[in-house]
Order: sequence, then structure tokens, then C-alpha cells
Amino acid sequence: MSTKKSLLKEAPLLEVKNLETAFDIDGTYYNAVDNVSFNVKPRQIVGIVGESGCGKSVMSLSIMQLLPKGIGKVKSGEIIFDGINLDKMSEGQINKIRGKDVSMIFQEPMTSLNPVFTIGYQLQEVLFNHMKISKQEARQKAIALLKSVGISRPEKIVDEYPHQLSGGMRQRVMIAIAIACQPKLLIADEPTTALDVTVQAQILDLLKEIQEVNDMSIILITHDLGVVAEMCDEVIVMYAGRIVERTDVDTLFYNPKHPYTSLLLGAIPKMEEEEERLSSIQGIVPSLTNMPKVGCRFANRCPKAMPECFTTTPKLNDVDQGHEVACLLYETSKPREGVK
Ligand SMILES: Nc1ncnc2c1ncn2[C@@H]1O[C@H](COP(=O)(O)OP(=O)(O)OP(=O)(O)O)[C@@H](O)[C@H]1O
Repeated sequence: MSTKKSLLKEAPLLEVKNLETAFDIDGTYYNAVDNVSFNVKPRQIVGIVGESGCGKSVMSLSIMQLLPKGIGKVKSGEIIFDGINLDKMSEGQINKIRGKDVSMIFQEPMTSLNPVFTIGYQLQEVLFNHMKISKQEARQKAIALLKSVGISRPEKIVDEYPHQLSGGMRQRVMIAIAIACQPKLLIADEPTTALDVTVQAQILDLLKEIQEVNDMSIILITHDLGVVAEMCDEVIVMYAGRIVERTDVDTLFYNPKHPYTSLLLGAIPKMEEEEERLSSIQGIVPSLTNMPKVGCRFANRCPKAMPECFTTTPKLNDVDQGHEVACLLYETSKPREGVK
């Protein structure tokens, strides 16, 4: 974990400003990401958490300019990476940055790796896209990269196909591909969800080690707060396309403010009571076509909802230095009576 003091002074590596991303559903665009702003500092690990359908993946696809063409679009806002406005770039320009300065790993490595090409071919493809190197150099680099992500016998694995590897090894290969050009920012979307618990821990350790060695920033998308506690410096909690709370990781666990965050924390399963605890947030995230037009989008599931929560949209306000919350309970400088 980077020290907070050193991070505070630095200019952001990534600035997302008032981002609105929408999808065309039957001829109407609906916002899946709604007026979201946040920064990622160099070497910082920022977690994005929230239940399924909260807009975590759409946000990362927006940053990577990988939204499905003709269906999804960035409607407004800015995505500034290392001083460059990504949303204003042509496809050719973004291709030079994607995979080199910013790269991404996904939940299911089998769907991201091409089954008909060897591991070596897929690693070398990234290298050739962004570097001027010979075939022999690329092969050697591919082997070194596989070794750096903890794959034993990389000289053999380099000539194998994805189906010949275990899930954990495939995810290591995906990480090797993602870090091949030493990106400044890695977006990891549920990188360990498809893996069993022991392998999950190994992959998280690997990511952390790479982050430290390469001085890389990471946006870590997860619904697992255990992963957040283990990995992140800062955390963004999303609900129904909006940020509801943003703070450092310690404050998130010891002093959460938004009722949604508290409920998510309450939903962390203990071994013996997994089923009950996970279902402890009543109701579901509204679909894009069913978003409340006004008010707090969490109001109808919120145990602390007041009548005005259904009519007034809360703003993301500072409740403390570096701690923002979008909840009417905190819209005055002091929490209202009875709010802890
Ligand atoms: N291609 C698409 N077309 C229409 N709606 C979409 C599309 N992709 C995502 N959405 C919608 O956008 C919203 C946000 O989805 P998103 O995948 O970002 O959620 P998430 O928080 O990442 O969930 P998960 O943890 O399940 O990946 C959801 O309502 C989802 O149905």
C-alpha cells in the first residue's frame, strides 16, 4: 500500500470528470454511468466496489474506449490519462495507448485468450504492436514475462495453447500480456472471481508485487470487500451508476458513512453463514430503464431513507478530508440526529 502522504502531493495519473456513459435500449439512451468523477494517483490502487449492475465494468470499458460500438457511448465528461484526453482520441491514437500505457485484465481469462493461438504468439502480438523488436527478441521477452508472473517452465508453456493451462495459469498469462509493455495503469475487472480461493490469493499477491516493482497504478474492480481490504489504497463505492462513497481503505472499513456501504460491509460472509449474510441487502439494483428519475437511487432499499430521499438527489459531498459521501443524511456539515 502506498503511503497516503506521498500520494496526496502528486498529480493524478487518471482523471475521470463528470463521466456519463449510456446504452441505447430500443432507441433511447440510458445512463449506466451517471456523472462520475474520480482520480487515480501514480502507484495508487483504487478499488471500485458495488453489487452486480452498478456500472463498474461500464466505467472501465469507458476509460479503455472499449464500449460496444453503436450501443454504448460516452455521452459527456472527460477521461484524462497522463495529461491526454482519451475520449477525444481517434481509434488509431487510442490503439497506441491501449495495451501499452493502459491495459486491462478481465474475470475470465479463457474468453480473453484466443484458443487457436499459442501463449507465446499472443504475448508476442502485444510486443510487436507496441515495440520494434525481432521475432527472436519477442520470444525471449515472452518467456521472461511468463517467468515474471510465476509460471514455471516458461520455455515449454510459451508453445502451449490456453486450454492446456489451469485457470490460475491462464490468469497469470493474461497478467503477463497486460504488463508486457509496462503500463502505467492496469484496470483489473474481477481478476480473481473465477479462480478458487488459494489461487485467488496467489494472483492478488502477484498483482501487488508487480504494482510495486513496476510503479504501476491499478483500478481494481471487485465485489469482494476482502480483496479491497487486502489490496487497495482508496475505494469508490458505486450504486446504480453513481458514486455513493469514496474514501481511503481504512476509513471505509472503520468509519463507513453511506448506508449502502454499511450494508455491503455487513454482507461480507462469515464461513458458516454465507447464504444468509449475502442476502442481507434487500431488493435489487434497478435496471437502466427502471432508474428512479429523481432522488437517491438507493432510497427504496435503504433502511435509513427519509421522505426527501425520494425527491432530492444527493450530491457527493466531503464529510472529511478525502472522504466523500452522496447521502442526504450528510448534506449538512454535521450528521443529522441519530446518524452515526
Ligand atoms: N451492452 C450493454 N447494453 C445495454 N446495457 C448494458 C450493456 N452493458 C452493461 N449494461 C448495463 O449497464 C449497467 C451497468 O453494468 P455493469 O456491467 O457495468 O455492472 P457491474 O457493476 O460491472 O456488474 P458486474 O459485477 O455484474 O460486472 C447494468 O444495468 C447493465 O445491464
